[in-house]
Amino acid sequence: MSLQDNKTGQFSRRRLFGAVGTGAALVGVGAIAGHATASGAEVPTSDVVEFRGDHQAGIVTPAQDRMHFVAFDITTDSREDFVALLKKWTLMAERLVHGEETFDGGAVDGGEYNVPSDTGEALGLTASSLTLTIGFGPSMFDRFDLASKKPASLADLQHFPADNLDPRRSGGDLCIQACADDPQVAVHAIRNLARVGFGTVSVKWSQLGFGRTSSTSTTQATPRNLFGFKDGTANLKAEDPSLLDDNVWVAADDDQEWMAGGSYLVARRIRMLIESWDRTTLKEQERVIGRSKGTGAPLGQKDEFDALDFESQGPEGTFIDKTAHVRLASNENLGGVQLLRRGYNFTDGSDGFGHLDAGLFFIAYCRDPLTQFVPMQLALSRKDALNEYIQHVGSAVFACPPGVEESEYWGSTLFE
Ligand SMILES: C=CC1=C(C)c2cc3[nH]c(cc4nc(cc5[nH]c(cc1n2)c(C)c5CCC(=O)O)C(CCC(=O)O)=C4C)c(C)c3C=C
Ligand SMILES: [Fe+2]
Repeated sequence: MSLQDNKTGQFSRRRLFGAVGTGAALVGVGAIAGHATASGAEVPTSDVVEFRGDHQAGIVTPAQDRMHFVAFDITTDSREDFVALLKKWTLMAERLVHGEETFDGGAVDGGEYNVPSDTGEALGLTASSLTLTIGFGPSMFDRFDLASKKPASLADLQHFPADNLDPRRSGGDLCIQACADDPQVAVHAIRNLARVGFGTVSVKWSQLGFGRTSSTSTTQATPRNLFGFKDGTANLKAEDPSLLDDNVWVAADDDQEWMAGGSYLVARRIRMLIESWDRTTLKEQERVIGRSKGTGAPLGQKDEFDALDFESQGPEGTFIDKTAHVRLASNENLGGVQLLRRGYNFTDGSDGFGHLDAGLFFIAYCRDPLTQFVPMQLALSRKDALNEYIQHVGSAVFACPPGVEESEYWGSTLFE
């Protein structure tokens, strides 16, 4: 599926814009330019990212500005109940990404003596490029007779040097990543999916993110992370499908056939020691990263997208330090290993000691975490100059099944 195929028209929640049918009926309607609101205001076009396709949206589709990520534990022993929830979630997700309420009737039209079937805080908001992406954790395969379907690549991540993981922010039987250009749209989606999951799943942990920390398309400007550096310059991009086939999408003969067209999601909550960083000189900050803070260019080069040169000598040795982050994470250092980064900044107030609880919610998608994320993180955790300023405090890995075709549901290639 091309980027273009993922973008359809502007849809808005029924309450505001009048009668709109079910999600299924909306598929393929295409761009409806300049939809008018009840108040007569024009709303922007093309903020629907199509839900169905070969791959799940929210992986190589352009990274939105906001994220709400949730990990669930399964609380039922009934495979039937769990599959019923996946089917219900799929219908809801398709409606939500089209800017509709979760169910017909929704927040206020379901009868005053009934509990509303939508919580209502997204009434009047547009689809906002919402994407919803599901993933299954290693522990899910201990249930429902799924052991033989567990991919070899889906194992709990090993302990890395200097990890300080909080079990309350790690793992999970399954996850949903919601990304949107409006935070309320992302939160509304997760809230309603969690609400209908009551009795079948329960929230284990969740994370809000603001400000994407990578680009997944060459059409996007490179954003900055909370250390003030451009982040995502050398990321894999949607415009290079052969690199995505090599590094992001699982192939049919990789391991488990049900994962063909899917990908593995690695999530790491990385605390950034903002106060220490903010007392560090610009020269040291640039040495640590290996790029110029202003332009994003590799040290020793002029422009952001100039190639990294690890050999050229500056006045104090190689321009790019031997322990610089970009040197250690580069595919040249790792025998060609690459992955797709899709993380977000976070700030969760302060930690009780006067420090911001802030950082990077790192999300990577890859074809095999064991041969891509693990060697990369091992190289970084052993030597990266950045380690003085960061700490990994949460960790999880999930298998994201392929996209859903018509009449399929999230995970149907696994459960059918
Ligand atoms: C295991 C993978 C990675 C983790 C964890 C990680 C954390 C992390 N990164 C930054 C800031 C930057 N990273 C940059 C580049 C970069 N980072 C990774 C991987 C991880 N980063 C890769 C593969 C790359 C690209 C390397 C290359 O080939 O050039 C950059 C430079 C800009 C860019 O190319 O994106 C910055 C800045 C922080 C702050 C952080 C943890 C908090
Ligand atoms: Fe990085």
